[in-house]
Amino acid sequence: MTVDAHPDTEIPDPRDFGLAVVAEEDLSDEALALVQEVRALVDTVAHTRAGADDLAAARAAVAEARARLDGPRHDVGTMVRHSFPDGRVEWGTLTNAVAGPTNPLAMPLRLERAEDGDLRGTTVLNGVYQGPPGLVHGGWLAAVLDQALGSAANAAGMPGLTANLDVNYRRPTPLNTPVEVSARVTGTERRKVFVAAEIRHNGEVTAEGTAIMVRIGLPGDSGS
Ligand SMILES: CCCCC/C=C\C/C=C\C/C=C\C/C=C\CCCC(=O)SCCNC(=O)CCNC(=O)[C@H](O)C(C)(C)COP(=O)(O)OP(=O)(O)OC[C@H]1O[C@@H](n2cnc3c(N)ncnc32)[C@H](O)[C@@H]1OP(=O)(O)O
Repeated sequence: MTVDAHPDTEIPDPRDFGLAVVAEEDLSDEALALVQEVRALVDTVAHTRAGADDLAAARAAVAEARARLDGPRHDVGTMVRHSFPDGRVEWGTLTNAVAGPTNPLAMPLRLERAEDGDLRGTTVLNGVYQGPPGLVHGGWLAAVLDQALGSAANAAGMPGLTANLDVNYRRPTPLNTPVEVSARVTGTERRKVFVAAEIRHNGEVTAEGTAIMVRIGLPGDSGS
């Protein structure tokens, strides 16, 4: 098994798969502010103890907002292009459940390459992601790890699909507080990309995962 972050084939371009692409810098401030407001709204709705009058008024206001937005939509599968100053580009799904910039359900998770080569980022999982009292649901932790693992392969120029995901929960992960996420490629073997990731709270690992990502073949590739 080799550890090689340099792909030996061209990086897949979503347009070659017939997918629409939007540039991250073209997402409007208004759209991003709305996403943030709705994210906060979901947490508020989940926890409110408001009375019937306020609940009814809020429902009407939300219904009106939804009707106002019920027009043209991005196609499912639309990708968002992130351009780096050095000319490198990366793609992600616009409404990705963990990192999609327009998805109010996404935490969101933003990962950047650190000096040691790992992807690192900080996120906060609010009460919407609750499992045991006050703690993050294990399924959502797996989702955060899966995203970080996929992003590590993607950032190394080897985007793929998760074939196998192995998660260990070491300590309870608290809600509503920053947690650090890190991920890296640990090896490659043919189309398989081996990746590892951790979630830490106050420097202590609360959950860790490894995965095998199988690289996406280019249209027309032999797949080897
Ligand atoms: C879709 C095209 C989009 C194009 C977009 C362009 C750019 C993309 C940019 C960014 C997007 C990327 C990342 C985003 C970040 C994170 C997202 C989170 C990740 C996910 O949320 S992702 C959803 C869940 N995921 C699935 O929905 C996969 C369902 N599944 C399959 O689609 C197939 O199952 C597949 C493709 C995995 C393999 O199928 P296949 O036919 O292509 O390949 P094959 O079976 O030949 O396996 C090849 C080698 O992998 C080994 N292998 C296979 N399976 C294994 C297993 N389970 N355990 C251990 N080893 C395994 C074999 O043993 C062989 O190994 P060997 O080389 O040694 O023989």
